[in-house]
Amino acid sequence: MADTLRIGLAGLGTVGVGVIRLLETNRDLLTARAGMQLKVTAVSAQSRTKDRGVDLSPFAWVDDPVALATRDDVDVVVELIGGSDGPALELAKAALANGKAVITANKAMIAHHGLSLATSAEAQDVALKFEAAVAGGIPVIKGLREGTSANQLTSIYGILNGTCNYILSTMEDTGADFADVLAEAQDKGYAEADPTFDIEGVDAAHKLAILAAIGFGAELDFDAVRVTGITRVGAADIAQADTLGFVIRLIAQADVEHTPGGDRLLQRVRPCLVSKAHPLSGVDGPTNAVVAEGNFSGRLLFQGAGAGEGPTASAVVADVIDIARDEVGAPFSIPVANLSPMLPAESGERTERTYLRFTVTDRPGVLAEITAAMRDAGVSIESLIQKGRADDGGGDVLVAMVTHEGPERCVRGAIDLLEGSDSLTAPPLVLPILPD
Ligand SMILES: NC(=O)C1=CN([C@@H]2O[C@H](COP(=O)(O)OP(=O)(O)OC[C@H]3O[C@@H](n4cnc5c(N)ncnc54)[C@H](OP(=O)(O)O)[C@@H]3O)[C@@H](O)[C@H]2O)C=CC1
Ligand SMILES: N[C@@H](CCO)C(=O)O
Repeated sequence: MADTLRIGLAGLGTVGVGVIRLLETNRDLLTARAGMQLKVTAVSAQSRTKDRGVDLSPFAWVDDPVALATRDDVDVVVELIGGSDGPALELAKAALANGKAVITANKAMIAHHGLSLATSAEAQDVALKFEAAVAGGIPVIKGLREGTSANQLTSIYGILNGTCNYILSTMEDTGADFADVLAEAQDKGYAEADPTFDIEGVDAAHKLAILAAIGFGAELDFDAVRVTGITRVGAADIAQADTLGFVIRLIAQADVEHTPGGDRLLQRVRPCLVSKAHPLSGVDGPTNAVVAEGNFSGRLLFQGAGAGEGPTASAVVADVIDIARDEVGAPFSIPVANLSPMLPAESGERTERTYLRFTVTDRPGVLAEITAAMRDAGVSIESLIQKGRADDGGGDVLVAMVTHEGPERCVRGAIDLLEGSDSLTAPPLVLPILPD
């Protein structure tokens, strides 16, 4: 066996620099654990001259990252550029085609192209590893591939986007504005290059689709994830939720439904009200948490830093150690050819409690109109709060309500009945309440 694993590193941003620092800081213990030295030999980024706070002089510089795939001094390619397509994908494909192992933190690329990349990796009998792509420093992919592999999982859910969690929990703690807190999350290196991926829920959807494939043995199906981001959650909703005993968190959830026609998969990312008694309510800042329910293990909770330089580098280098130890395995736990195609499940008959917020004109009869729509659609109201009556009357007010548990289709029916009503001055906000 070689005494050195030679790494070609593409991308020297938040995570790439973290990998260089970790390899340097923990060098001796990594050598002991990997059974060989882990050494970066060549690097690539856009700017050769940018000061990155680390010494790049020991490494060969490569202008075109795809060239790392064919270098003789590279055994494993670590892709930390980002983006579902473009140079990241070209590099991953070329490296696998050349029989080199690939490690990536790129959930967008894995969510869109994971099955074809895994097929190439399996054909070449080389590793494709992406622990850092989901939940930053939490070893949740390892947890599902290895730790829960003896179980039939019924549900996987949790907080998968550090930026959204940082925004929601900071707004809750400080009352700060959405835009200011997003800028802070960007400064701290949590957000994606395009932060709309974070706040619109797309990043969490990428991660959920990956976890569902690994946890349920399902063919990865990112397009089937139903996604709602956090951009419509306002300070007033956070305050109302607090009054009612809840916090608001962006929850990604995947469940398998066993039907006579075969298993179906429901994958959703939605802001939810989470009871202050629920373990996920205490997950603050860029922390992520994933709950997996197994038929023998019961409920498991994985929690830790979901973004940032150190935690993400930790997950990337753990994958490097696995490769040094020759722990390859199928990227999605079972070979791609054996993953089950699962149709998307319907959600209409599923029951849940719901929080609804209406922004309405302050005039007689408006509340009666809303409650009549609820009655006609078969929605039972548990509690109702009206806030912010304008001093002179006639302005907008917020009406917030929580429903009793009932079918999702009934709430949708009530919203449809109110469609076009001139009493509503903004589209209603509908947030499910996460069951305990
Ligand atoms: N930041 C985080 O907390 C986490 C990030 N990830 C994922 O890790 C990956 C990297 O993220 P992050 O480090 O934050 O991203 P950054 O934007 O900080 O870094 C991206 C790096 O890629 C380089 N790059 C961009 N385009 C090219 C190109 N065409 N050719 C060569 N290099 C290029 C950039 O070069 P230059 O610096 O010269 O501009 C930069 O060094 C992404 O897939 C992201 O989703 C996953 C988990 C957590
Ligand atoms: N932008 C991502 C980085 C970690 O994947 C997040 O905020 O969670």
